[in-house]
Amino acid sequence: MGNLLILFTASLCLCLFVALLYVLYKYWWVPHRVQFIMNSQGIKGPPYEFIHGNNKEALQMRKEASSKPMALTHDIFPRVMPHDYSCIKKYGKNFLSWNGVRAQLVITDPELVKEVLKTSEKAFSKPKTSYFFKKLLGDSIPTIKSEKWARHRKLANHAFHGESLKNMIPAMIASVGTMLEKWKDKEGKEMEVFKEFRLLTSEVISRTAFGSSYLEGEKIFDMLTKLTLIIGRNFYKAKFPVIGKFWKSADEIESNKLEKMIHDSVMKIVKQREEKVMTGEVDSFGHDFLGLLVNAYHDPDEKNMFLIQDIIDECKTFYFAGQETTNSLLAWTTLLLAIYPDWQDKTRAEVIEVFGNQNPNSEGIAKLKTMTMIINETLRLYPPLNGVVRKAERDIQLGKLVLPNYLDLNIRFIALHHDPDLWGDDVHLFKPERFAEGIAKATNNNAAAFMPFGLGPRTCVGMNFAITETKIALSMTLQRYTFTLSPTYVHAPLPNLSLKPQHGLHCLCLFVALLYVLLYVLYEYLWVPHHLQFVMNSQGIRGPPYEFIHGNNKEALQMQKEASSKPMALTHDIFPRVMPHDYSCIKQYGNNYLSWNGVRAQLVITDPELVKEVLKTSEKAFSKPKPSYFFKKLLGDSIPTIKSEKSARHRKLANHAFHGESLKVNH
Ligand code: HEM
Repeated sequence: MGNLLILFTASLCLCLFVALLYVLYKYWWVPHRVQFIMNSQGIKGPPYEFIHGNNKEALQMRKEASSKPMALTHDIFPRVMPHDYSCIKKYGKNFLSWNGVRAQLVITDPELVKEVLKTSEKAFSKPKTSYFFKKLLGDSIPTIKSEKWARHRKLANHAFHGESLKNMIPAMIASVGTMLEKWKDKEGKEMEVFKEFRLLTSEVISRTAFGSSYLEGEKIFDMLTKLTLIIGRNFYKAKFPVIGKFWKSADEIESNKLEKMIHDSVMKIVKQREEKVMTGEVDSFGHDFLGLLVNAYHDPDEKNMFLIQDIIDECKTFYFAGQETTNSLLAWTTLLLAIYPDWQDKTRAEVIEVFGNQNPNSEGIAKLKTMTMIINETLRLYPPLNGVVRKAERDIQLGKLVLPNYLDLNIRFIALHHDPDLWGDDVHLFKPERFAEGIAKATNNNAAAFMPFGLGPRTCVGMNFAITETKIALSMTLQRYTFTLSPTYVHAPLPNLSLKPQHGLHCLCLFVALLYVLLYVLYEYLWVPHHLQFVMNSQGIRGPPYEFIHGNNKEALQMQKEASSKPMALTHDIFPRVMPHDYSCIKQYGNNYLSWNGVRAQLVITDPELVKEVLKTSEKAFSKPKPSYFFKKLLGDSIPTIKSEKSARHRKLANHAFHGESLKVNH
């Protein structure tokens, strides 16, 4: 048992030591190496801070920027990403930044952006999804790679393009119709359009992709929204690797719960679809996105078959991606039309010209030129996604740079969309006319200047869907209403971010404290006893071997129990019965031997010469040991336990009380 404990503790100690080395390697050596490699190629940036990277600084800047009210300007980059904005000003278009321990080459040079996004994913792939994003998207199109991605992407392309998209138009019109019907009660009143469009976009994706109403997917949307809030809160939080495996934050626990609940809710919708076929209510799984997924689940060809988890993850992703992004586009477009009534009038005139008072149709949607310009300018100024991330898969060349494979590549659309070098001095003005002759002309054929839906093979699969939905919603709304800006309008500050201390530092302190305790225990309970044992043994003093923590206590207790359990003859030979362990040790090891009361080494002395020497020598050499916990309770600091001058004083008093005249008087 003792050996097992030693082995266990030694292994634990070794593991902790390896973990410490790993942490130092990952959190100190690698970041400094990457920093050195990039700096030596002329890429500078704010210095790496242990564990936090630049997160604390970025969070603080964001908090400050978003706490101030904002004038009605479209120059939003310094407000939305103040840290990146100030780094570009200080270090240039491409700089090295740190999200915790993750090195990020932030790229806003259009040539490098194109090279990254258009190169095969074997060179610049999607990075591993962070803990919370994984809960949101699982293994779905935005996160998977290679052959699996190609298969899933093919299915999604089929569901959201061409004829399938055309077939979705009636459902989109019906959803907008429902929203406008409700607006009738609110005519003339002020309305929060972002909220209204949240319901609309949820309803549209539910109906078109999943053949259900918003109400059926309501729980899923609520849970996805909660997850996105958690992601926002944790965006700048560093995660400590070793401790993080064993200790979960409240947000991690909550996100696990949400993930499970979303899984169950989506599963229910999938099962309902399957049951309709099983019961003969319908004869196929359907041709919408969910139908194609369920079909793929039942595909007899293993190569094409989707697993149930694939379906769940794709559904989650499309519920999320199909709603949040288009919601943002619709809300910003409406706001801009309210700010610029001339453009609103022009767009309305176009809608009336194309559709009259009729509902939109696919041919007409393609003819809405002014509306397309408005949407593009909105996407330029207010891209629903600020950027995308890739990862250098290996040490690789990018332009003139050689990138180490630890590097994430952050491409900030928002910086490119607001770059005066690409758009001119009027970059921050709302000027839809830029797009009058199409995107290629507006961007001077520079694809990286405008890419709200991404670039290269990973471009947004829902782009046409989102644009069609936006055009239908705007057309039907403009046919009926005029938007004006609320007089109380100010740009709402971003949700306040709390500056909680980073978990990483707590974890490191905890880790160091644990290591310290472990080393202390090993020293006190392993090293010291064995060293003492060696010292005494080498002088001929033997004794029962020390057992980790217990010493000889278990053995001594056992012997005492056995001895006292037997009836005793009327003999005065009580030593073997009263102290059987000591008795047997003397027999085995001689008059003086080494014994262990737990971790306390005890030289048991029965050699009369040594006994005299110990007891007669000044207490400066052989003093009373510290009383044990329970003896301390019994005796406190009294004559048997105190020493030196205090002991002398107390003893004098007691002597006086129990000797000489006092003793006689008491008689
Ligand atoms: C205005 C609306 C939207 C914007 C601005 C937008 C933006 C983007 C961007 C920038 C990407 C590229 C990500 C990357 O390169 O890593 C992307 C990918 C994606 N989007 Fe959208 N999106 C929108 C609407 C939608 C909708 C409505 C859907 C679903 C119906 C959708 C589904 C996806 C999916 C599945 C991907 C991953 C594509 C892949 O990795 O192959 N998006 N989106």
